[in-house]
Amino acid sequence: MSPARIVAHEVLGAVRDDEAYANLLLPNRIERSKLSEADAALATELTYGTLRLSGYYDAVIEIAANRSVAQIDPAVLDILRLGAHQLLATRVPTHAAVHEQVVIAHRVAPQAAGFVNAVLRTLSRTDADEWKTRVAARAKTEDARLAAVHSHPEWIVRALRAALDRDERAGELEALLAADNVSPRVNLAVLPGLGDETPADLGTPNTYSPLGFTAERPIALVGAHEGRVRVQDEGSQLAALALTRAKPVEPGERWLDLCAGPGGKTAILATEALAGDAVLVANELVPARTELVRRAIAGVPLDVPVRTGDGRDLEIAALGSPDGFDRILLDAPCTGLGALRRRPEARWRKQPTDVPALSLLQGELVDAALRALRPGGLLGYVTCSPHTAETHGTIAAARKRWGDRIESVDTRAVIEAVAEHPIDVRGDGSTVQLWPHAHGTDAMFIALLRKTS
Ligand SMILES: C[S@@+](CC[C@H](N)C(=O)[O-])C[C@H]1O[C@@H](n2cnc3c(N)ncnc32)[C@H](O)[C@@H]1O
Repeated sequence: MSPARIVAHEVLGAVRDDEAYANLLLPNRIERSKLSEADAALATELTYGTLRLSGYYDAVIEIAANRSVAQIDPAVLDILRLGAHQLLATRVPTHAAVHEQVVIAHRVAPQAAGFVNAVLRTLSRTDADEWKTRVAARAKTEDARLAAVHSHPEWIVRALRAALDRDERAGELEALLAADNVSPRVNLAVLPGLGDETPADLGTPNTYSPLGFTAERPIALVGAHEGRVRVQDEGSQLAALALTRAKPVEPGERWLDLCAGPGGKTAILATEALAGDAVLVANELVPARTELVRRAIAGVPLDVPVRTGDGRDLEIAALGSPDGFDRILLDAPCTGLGALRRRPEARWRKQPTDVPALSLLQGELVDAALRALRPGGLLGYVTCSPHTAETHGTIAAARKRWGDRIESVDTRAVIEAVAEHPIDVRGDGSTVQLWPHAHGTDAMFIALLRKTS
């Protein structure tokens, strides 16, 4: 019995039935089952790969089983999906993939073991390219084809297409969808000013972020550098630096991180505030996440009050800034459609109906942030979603409400100045959209706004 496959199957079940997050549950199960390093790697590949590609595997299974997946018991379907992943996307030998999944079927659904054996054998008789062709042939529209072959819900395909079109990147949709299906390398940031190490001293520097790098043993490095080195996407680093480096910092400036949890960007703001003699306050709605913010900045020798509360009900006097803040980061709650490669089950859990409620919340948070800014102050509006309702839509609506009391800052020029190498950013420059397939980052959206009066 393969312990890695059992762990993967259990995690798939918990993701399905208990709304568990694979990236939180899997490490815990790996530890509890005392998996070897090799088995841990296999369990991770099987869990993440199967979750990401389950839409595609379901199409393959429907053809191979000649029945709708809705007619297959969910626990059995997970066994088949795990088998499909091994057969179509890994180097696991065919006999081992089929045999091990049948063993799991005997354990969790003995009545279905023959069915699992038959479906996986059928599946194994056709190669991966031919399966792609067969699945594509079933689709009635281009969006349905892209959704099936690249394993994304169709509404997300449409949203990403619209976002790419808006960013002058029509024609890049397949590349983006494919990038969402690849596990990102663990990316690190070294907090500036806390030690002498540079990214080049510690690993391979990122292309754009002056703080970012990759390394052979990233987690060991994080442990060895006591808070100075963290795991952080390069796009998130750029988003934080866009606000702190948009113009020189005047000593005594007051900064606010409005939606700070879990605190990755707060840590960068804190070190930049320390270097520029600015003051930083952080706010987060969810108490448990407030605690994560406190932990994230524990290694930075700056006193950063962290408030728990709704960012829409700010009392700026109570936050120590009766005249308002000079810079506010609004890293807004969003659908996260820009980080799908990182959260394997997220694409299946999000619903198109989530978008209107989030854009409403984003608009209310933008208004609260603008009210809390002093005239001349800067707002950095950031999402890890490229959905146009959450990006350009939110900004355009704020412009309507605020008229000439706000103006755009040339965000592209700021990002170009921050980036270590030339960066291909499209659009009119007032906003920046990063992309996994083009920049190797999450699809972060960044808009800098100045409050004029
Ligand atoms: C995208 S995350 C921020 C990520 C963070 N900046 C970082 O880099 O680690 C958005 C955060 O906003 C919080 N949030 C949601 N609604 C909020 C509200 N009304 N006021 C303040 N924070 C809120 C969420 O709990 C979440 O922690």
